[in-house]
Amino acid sequence: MTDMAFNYEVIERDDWGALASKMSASQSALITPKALANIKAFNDQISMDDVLTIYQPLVSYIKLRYAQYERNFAERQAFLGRTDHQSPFVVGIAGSVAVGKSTTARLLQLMLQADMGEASVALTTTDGFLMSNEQLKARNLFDRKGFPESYNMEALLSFVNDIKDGAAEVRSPRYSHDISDVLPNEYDVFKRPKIFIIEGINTLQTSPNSPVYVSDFFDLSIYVDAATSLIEHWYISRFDALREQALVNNDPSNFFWSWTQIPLADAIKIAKNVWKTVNLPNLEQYILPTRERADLVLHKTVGHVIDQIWLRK
Ligand SMILES: Nc1ncnc2c1ncn2[C@@H]1O[C@H](COP(=O)(O)OP(=O)(O)OP(=O)(O)O)[C@@H](O)[C@H]1O
Ligand SMILES: CC(C)(CO)[C@@H](O)C(=O)NCCC(=O)O
Repeated sequence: MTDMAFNYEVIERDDWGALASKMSASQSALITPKALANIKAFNDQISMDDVLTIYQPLVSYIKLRYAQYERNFAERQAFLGRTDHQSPFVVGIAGSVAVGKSTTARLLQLMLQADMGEASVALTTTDGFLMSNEQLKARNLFDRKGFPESYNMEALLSFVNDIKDGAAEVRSPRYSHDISDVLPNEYDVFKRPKIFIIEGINTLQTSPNSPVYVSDFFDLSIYVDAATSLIEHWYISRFDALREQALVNNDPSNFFWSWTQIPLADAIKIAKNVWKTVNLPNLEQYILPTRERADLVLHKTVGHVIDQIWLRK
């Protein structure tokens, strides 16, 4: 038992993986050849062993929680004598910059879509609720990008409130890692999916001027966790890969283009400094302290391999 896992049941990888074989066909998550092909096309670094051992039982667990949610909703409607639409089942995913939140979220979306249909499972990130680089600079907050004060929390809270309100249509502002900024006047539009996944570093954080938290709107919350030294390594590897891609694409409008104009060693040195002065303090001061609020923790080790699942008791 890990010392830090207070109030959690810690399930080791092999025990979690063994759950898949014990499930009935209706409980188990469907992994079609098409879903596998989609996963590989999305990120060929993902280990298929993790897909089967970790993600298949995880998707089954989400399906189970969703079925409970549906029953609960129907009973409540019957009690109140109402026939409104069921609002989406909201899954929040939190964790450090570069720990793999968006990869996990996209994987869960692809696997749930294979089971429930494409339109049923939506995904968005809270990155779009960051203030634009221009707004951050005007407020002298550019070096605090990703910290709580760099987000428009009011807009994020209003967005999750609209989802839970069962709004016929909601939209979230888009963020581009290519330009490292919010895309002005660009939105993703969602029309009442059954499951809504929201990933972001701040999904389990409190909001300074609001009595409610974003996580009050979650039906299930997941924290992606790993040792800090590993996350730094993943951050630098991703930086290196994105710099390489900008070089190959020869695209000066790409945010990473400027890093191709200086020697690799110098670029890596700067990225390490951004990690040390921005993302690491953010992790230690504001993100990691929210871990214990999650219903489920995916604990990763070397190579993104998930070695433990922590389930809230
Ligand atoms: N399961 C995995 N297997 C292999 N590589 C992975 C896995 N998950 C994430 N990665 C890699 O780790 C890096 C960080 O992942 P990702 O971009 O998903 O992180 P993130 O937490 O969403 O980051 P940010 O908060 O900055 O958006 C990427 O290079 C990604 O390809
Ligand atoms: C957009 C966020 C805040 C979160 O995904 C992050 O990727 C980021 O840009 N952090 C700021 C420091 C940096 O450039 O890494």
